[in-house]
Amino acid sequence: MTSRSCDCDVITGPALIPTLETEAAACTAHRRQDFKGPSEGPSGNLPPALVDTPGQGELMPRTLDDQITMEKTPSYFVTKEAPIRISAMSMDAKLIVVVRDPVTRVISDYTQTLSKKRPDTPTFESLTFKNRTTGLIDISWSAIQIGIYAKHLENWLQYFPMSQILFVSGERLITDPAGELGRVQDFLGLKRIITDKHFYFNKTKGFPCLKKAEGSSKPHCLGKTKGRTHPNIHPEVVQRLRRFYRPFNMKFYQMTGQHFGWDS
Ligand SMILES: Nc1ncnc2c1ncn2[C@@H]1O[C@H](COP(=O)(O)OS(=O)(=O)O)[C@@H](OP(=O)(O)O)[C@H]1O
Repeated sequence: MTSRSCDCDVITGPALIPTLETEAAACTAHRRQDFKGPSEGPSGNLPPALVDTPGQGELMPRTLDDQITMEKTPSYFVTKEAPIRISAMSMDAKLIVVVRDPVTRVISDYTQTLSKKRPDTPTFESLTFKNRTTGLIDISWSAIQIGIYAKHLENWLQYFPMSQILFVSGERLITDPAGELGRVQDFLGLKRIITDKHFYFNKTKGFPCLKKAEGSSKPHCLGKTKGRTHPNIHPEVVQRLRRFYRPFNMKFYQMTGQHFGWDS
């Protein structure tokens, strides 16, 4: 990795970047990587926090003392070797993870698969169940595994204290974006610059949008690939998934000290 003098690196997911860019003075660099996991990433395409050999991928940029470098790779949270490598890069890095109801998450994940329009895409049910009759969930399906947040967090807590990790609610990011961004700004030690007045709710899109994007006078809403309509999943299947995730959610609430309201 490149050597850096900054003690305020932020490793996060994509949902927060456009809003944090509003605080341009604080944020110097960001990049989006579509890295899915070490076995899937072609060499030369590794995200910065997983690079240990020069030339293997992009390096984190140099950063001044009063700057924050953000790096966003959705798969870090669920990648086994990410915490050890990121802590080797910087033990002071702050980590921000956006989490949503794991049942909605798995359906959203499947929606993304459907959008690729492959003719041989299996049904949601056939991917979900190992045995449809007994209702045994197939935990080898990565979309199911990703939502077991407590398990992933255990891995991170071996290398980072909870005080360096912020969990942002994906649901509240929609209903109260300024509130969630307030928590993010506090966590990063930034002044609360982003407030309610920066957002408006776009009813067609079903998401809040930024009134003005960074460096532009135009509003910024989520792109076409976000907020896709989810397919209808049989309520019985949804119920089974709810039962499956419940104990993991409870453990996650306990570990984070936050109740995300997915089981109420
Ligand atoms: N700002 C904000 N607030 C609330 N929700 C958001 C936000 N940004 C992204 N999303 C939702 O996250 C889902 C996956 O989005 P991404 O494609 O950005 O994530 S990823 O890069 O694939 O990890 C995707 O879910 P679906 O709507 O189910 O497709 C996005 O809508």
